[in-house]
Parts: sequence; C-alpha cells; structure tokens
Amino acid sequence: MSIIEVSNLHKDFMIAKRETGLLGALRSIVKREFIKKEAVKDISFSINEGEMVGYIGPNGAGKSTTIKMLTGILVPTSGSVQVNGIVPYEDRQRNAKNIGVVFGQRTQLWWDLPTIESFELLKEIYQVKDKRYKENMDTFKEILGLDEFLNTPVRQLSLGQRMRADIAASLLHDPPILFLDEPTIGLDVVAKEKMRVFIQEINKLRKVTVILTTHDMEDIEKLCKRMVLIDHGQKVYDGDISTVKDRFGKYRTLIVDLEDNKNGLHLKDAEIKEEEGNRFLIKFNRKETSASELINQITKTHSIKDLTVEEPEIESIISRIYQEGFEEKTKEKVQI
Ligand SMILES: Nc1ncnc2c1ncn2[C@@H]1O[C@H](COP(=O)(O)OP(=O)(O)OP(=O)(O)O)[C@@H](O)[C@H]1O
Repeated sequence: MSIIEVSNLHKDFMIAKRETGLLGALRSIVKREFIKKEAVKDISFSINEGEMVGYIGPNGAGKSTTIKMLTGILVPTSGSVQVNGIVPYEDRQRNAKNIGVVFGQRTQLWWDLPTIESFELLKEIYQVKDKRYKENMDTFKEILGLDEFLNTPVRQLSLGQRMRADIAASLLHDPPILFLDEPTIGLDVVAKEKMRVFIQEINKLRKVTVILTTHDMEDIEKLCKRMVLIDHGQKVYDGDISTVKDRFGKYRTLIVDLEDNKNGLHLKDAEIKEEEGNRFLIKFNRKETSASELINQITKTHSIKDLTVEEPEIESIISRIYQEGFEEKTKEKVQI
C-alpha cells in the first residue's frame, strides 16, 4: 500500500533579477524584475509502506525542494502531495508526527544542552508516552551506543556521535516515514557502516519507510533497491538499481598480468583498451562473452600471473546518465 503519493508536482521560485552597477541597482529598486526558476517540474511517484528509496540527482536537481514539499515546509506551485494520507503543507503538525527527518548538515538537537535533554524535550514536543520513550531509548542506546555521550552538550559531540544522536531523535516518536538527507556525510568508514546497519534495521524491524537523499552512491547501493533519479527538476529514472546496472553496466574490464608478452595478445569478442608491459586492460560486453571465456582464450597462448575483473560502479553509471541522459543511453549510443 502506498504511503507517499506525489503527482505532477511542480515548484517555481521567483528570483529577483539583479542588475550590475550603481545605475542597475537603482533601477532594481524602482522596478523589481523577477526570473522564474522551475526547481521541480512535473514529478510523480508513489512509495509503498516499508520501501527504502534513494532520491538522487546532481547539485541543484530539485531533491531538497521535493523533500521540503513532502515535509510541509514548502507549498507546491501545482500538483499534489500526500504523505500518509495528509497533505503536508495543509497540516504540518499532523504531518510532523508521521515523519522523522535527519539532515546530515544540520542538527535538530539543542546545541548547548546535554544530548539527553534534547531527547527529553522532543519527548514532550511529540508527546511520547513514558513507557515508549524508555523502550525506544533503550533500543537506541544499545544499537547506536548513545550512553557514551548522553551527558555531553551537542556542540561538543563528534560528527559521528551527533549523527547517531540525530537519527535516534528523529525516531523517538515512532514515525512510519523517515527522510534522510546525507545521513553519512563526513563520517569515517566505520561510522558510515554503523549508520547504514542501523537504517537497515529500523527499516526491517519497524517497517519504517525511508527516503534517502545522498550523493554517496555507496549509501544507495547498500540500502536501496529502488532509486528515483532526478535532473534539472525532472524525473529521469524510477526503478530498480539492479536494472540500471544490468542495462548500462554491461561492459566489464578484465585486467590481466601475463608472465610474458611474447607475440602480443589477440582476443575474440573483446577489445584491448590498454597495454603496459605485461599488463592488459581488456574491455568486454558481458552479453557477448565472459571473463572465464576470455581467460580460456588467453591461457591457450600465455601464462597468467594475476587477474581482476572490474564492474562499472553505480557511481560511474549514474554520472554518465547525468551527462548523457537516460533516453540516449537506452538507445545504446553510450557505452559503459
Ligand atoms: N528558496 C529558493 N529560492 C530560489 N531558488 C531556490 C530556492 N531553493 C532552491 N532553489 C533553486 O532550485 C533549484 C533546486 O534546488 P534544490 O536545493 O532542490 O537542489 P538539490 O537537488 O537539493 O541540490 P543539492 O544536491 O545541491 O542539495 C536550484 O537551482 C536552486 O538554486
């Protein structure tokens, strides 16, 4: 059952045109001119309960603007939004009870207060019952290791600690929906992994629907099955990540180190992209051949010392889609 419904959503911003020079500045005061910026153009999607969806796009694509409409901070210019049956901007307070929000770059906690006091304030704001508050705090303390810094003021927390505190705070009132904006930004590898495991757990155990906005493709790959890709305010893809990988990631690279390079290397169904000493970079289409088939061919004439097979990473696939467009790629004009 769908929990978020977005239909033909559109958001324009009117930006005051600035003229240069003193005369221009005076002219702007007398007669202000505005330019229309279409931040979100005709976006539609629906998200089912318990789904974990990556909402991604390059800088300025319109991600935050969409999320702000889903949280009720912004009113759409046209189109409709429903979050758990509520139109967010019409009923921000009721909507707030249904959602948890974490912004990696900002905190919702009170900067100067010991962390635990922020939790207690949020408990009052969201009217969380004592029993539930205790249960949630016990769970979050255990999984997120909150104990070590509960009495430390938020401003003294490390980034990793602050993120752990922020995600716990966003879930205190048991929202069925969680918006995460760059939840692992700036974290080290270990802290990133812990954060991802926690997100997976709350999605699995509590069936929380998660909308994840991030520039970190590893977050997306590790957490989401589905991604909605937007560019210049428009939706360019909505579907399984594996489908994109399958369709656009059909080229692989086989890297082989040979014992010797006598007579060079000649291969069927593959292209030698680079040759340096005894090392060869071989590009092949996995629909036409396979790494093992190529290795077979090579071992007929050479001894292999070492080999690796590289898959294109989702990151490189997506950056190609940004650059060259999804449609272009479906016509297979672009090869990865
Ligand atoms: N309050 C505003 N007034 C005017 N223009 C805005 C406003 N907020 C966003 N924009 C513009 O709308 C477009 C979309 O911005 P948005 O912040 O939604 O992008 P984003 O995808 O979240 O980008 P990023 O990855 O950099 O955070 C940008 O061109 C931005 O400059």
